[in-house]
Amino acid sequence: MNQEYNSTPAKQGAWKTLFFMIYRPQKRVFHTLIVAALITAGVDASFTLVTKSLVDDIVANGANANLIGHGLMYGTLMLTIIGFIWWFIRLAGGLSTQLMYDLRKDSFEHLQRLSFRFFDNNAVGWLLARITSDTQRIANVIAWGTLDLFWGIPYIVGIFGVLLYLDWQLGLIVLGLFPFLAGVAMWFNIRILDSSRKLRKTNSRITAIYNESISGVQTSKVLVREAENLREFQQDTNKMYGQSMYNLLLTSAFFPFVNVFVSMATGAALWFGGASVLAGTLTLGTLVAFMFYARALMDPMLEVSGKLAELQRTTACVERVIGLLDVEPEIIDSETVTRNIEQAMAEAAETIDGGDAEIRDIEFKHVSFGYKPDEPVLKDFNLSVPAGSSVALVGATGSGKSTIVSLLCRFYEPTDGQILINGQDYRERSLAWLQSNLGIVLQTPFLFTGTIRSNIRYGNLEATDEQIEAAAKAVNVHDLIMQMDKGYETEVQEGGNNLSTGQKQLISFARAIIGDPQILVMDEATSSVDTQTEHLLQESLQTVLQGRTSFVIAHRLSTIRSADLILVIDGGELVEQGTHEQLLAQKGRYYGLYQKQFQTESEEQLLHQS
Ligand SMILES: Nc1ncnc2c1ncn2[C@@H]1O[C@H](COP(=O)(O)OP(=O)(O)OP(=O)(O)O)[C@@H](O)[C@H]1O
Repeated sequence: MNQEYNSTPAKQGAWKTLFFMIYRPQKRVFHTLIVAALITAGVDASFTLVTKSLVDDIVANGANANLIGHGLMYGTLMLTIIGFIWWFIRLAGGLSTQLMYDLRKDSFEHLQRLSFRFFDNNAVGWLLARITSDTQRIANVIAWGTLDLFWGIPYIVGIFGVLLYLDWQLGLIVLGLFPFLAGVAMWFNIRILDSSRKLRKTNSRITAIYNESISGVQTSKVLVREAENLREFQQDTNKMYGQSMYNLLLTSAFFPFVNVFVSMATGAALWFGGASVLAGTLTLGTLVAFMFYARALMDPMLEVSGKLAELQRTTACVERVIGLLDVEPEIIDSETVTRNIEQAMAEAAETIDGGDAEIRDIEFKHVSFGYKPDEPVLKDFNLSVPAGSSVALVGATGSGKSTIVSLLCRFYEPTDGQILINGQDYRERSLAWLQSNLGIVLQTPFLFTGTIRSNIRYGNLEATDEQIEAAAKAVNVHDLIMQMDKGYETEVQEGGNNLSTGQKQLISFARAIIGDPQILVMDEATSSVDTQTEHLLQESLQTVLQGRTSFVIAHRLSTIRSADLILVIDGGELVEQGTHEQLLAQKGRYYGLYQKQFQTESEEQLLHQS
């Protein structure tokens, strides 16, 4: 479904959906902003009428003209417009920030609920761009667009009306030029926006090349790719230069073009209006008003055409964000579970106090699964694991070991068959219940920015400092932490980059067991862990796995040998199962694997011991 979503072209009505989503909670701000924009447009347009009235007054009354009265009117208009401009900028700025916050929060919350399959099909960079730049652009366009359109359009219409009212013939001559101006402005705006978009795209590519070259500097050097990287980089920078020049050409040509039209309109007013003044059919004040208005039309025309072009160009962003918010999470609590709130609450309580929620047996019953519909990974997979057993999964790379534990963790659900926990299909219980009973350690563990203490606490937000230290001791990482400058208060950098993989794995091990999970899933780290850490991990595994049902994707002979049950997986099938001794005696697949893969390790161990 997500693949479809990724490739789905424009979704109809995305603007409408977005509008209703954001309009309701911000209704009052929108209305106030519109009123502020309308009043500003009215006040803006009135300045010229005061000028007209003053000129006519001076022509008619000479030295007796009411200068003070006109001055006061002008001052009042000036103060009003200053106040309103300040007010609407605050309103639009606030609205834009609020909309951006709301959209980002909604998208982020929604992303958190989506299933693994969605993330399989959508690149991280793509998702980040939706949550950051698309939402920012939408919020800006809506807030400032509302302001500009509700100021600009009434202003233009108002001026048109006033000019036609003052002298409809001259009005038609002057205004006749403006449709051309609007057309030209739209043409330029669309092209400027398109060229800016292309420029941004190239710029992102260049940033990605920088990023890849810096983070992959070692690999680049080893593969002697520096010259190739530089060539790619130069290609893109040359392209960017061309695009920048084109963008500059359009922007620089835009204003002179617009000015030509406006000057023509002013000239037409002067030419035809001047003749009428000389003929006595038009007052001097009206002529002045025409000339002012012709020039004053430029700003709103530019703003309105700019905003309309921007709205049109933002449609793709709106469709992407709405598309993202429309994706339904695949793995959610079943209707029966959600309907039965009491059951869900009781289950949540079970996980907190332990209660009688003991997880006993785990059973895979005729389970089939594939990441893609036409590429099955598991076919009619059957497995029965008694409570408290330690299970080691072994098999060639790509045989399906991780898939089995992902299904157990309900990251994915079987496409066929059932996974039973304590004899009950796990889909009949809440996700919260399963997750609170699961502890997971990945081969490449992820730590969050924050202290080591807070990272361990993620496994149980209620844990006391003593419990955190006890968990660290249980997995043999306490001493390692204490050797660090700030101990448990040591800051973990983004992604845990200041810690070794072994340290990260031990910390995430402590995080996994602090919630006292009844099922522990672990993907053993291999080459990235030094001998000392490996030893620490081994020791802790023995104690921590006791009394829990554990699934370890095992790479070390010691883990495999001590497991209660070894599962040999091949091509998504369980080809052998039993203890180390039983499987060796069978002289089957495991025996072969042992000979090829583990014999050396076994000899090394013996050598070590002697
Ligand atoms: N997210 C995914 N999307 C599509 N196919 C996947 C995905 N994850 C795994 N696969 C495919 O499923 C099959 C089983 O993969 P799995 O990761 O379960 O194997 P594994 O035994 O754990 O391998 P390894 O020991 O290398 O981790 C492989 O063919 C793999 O390409």
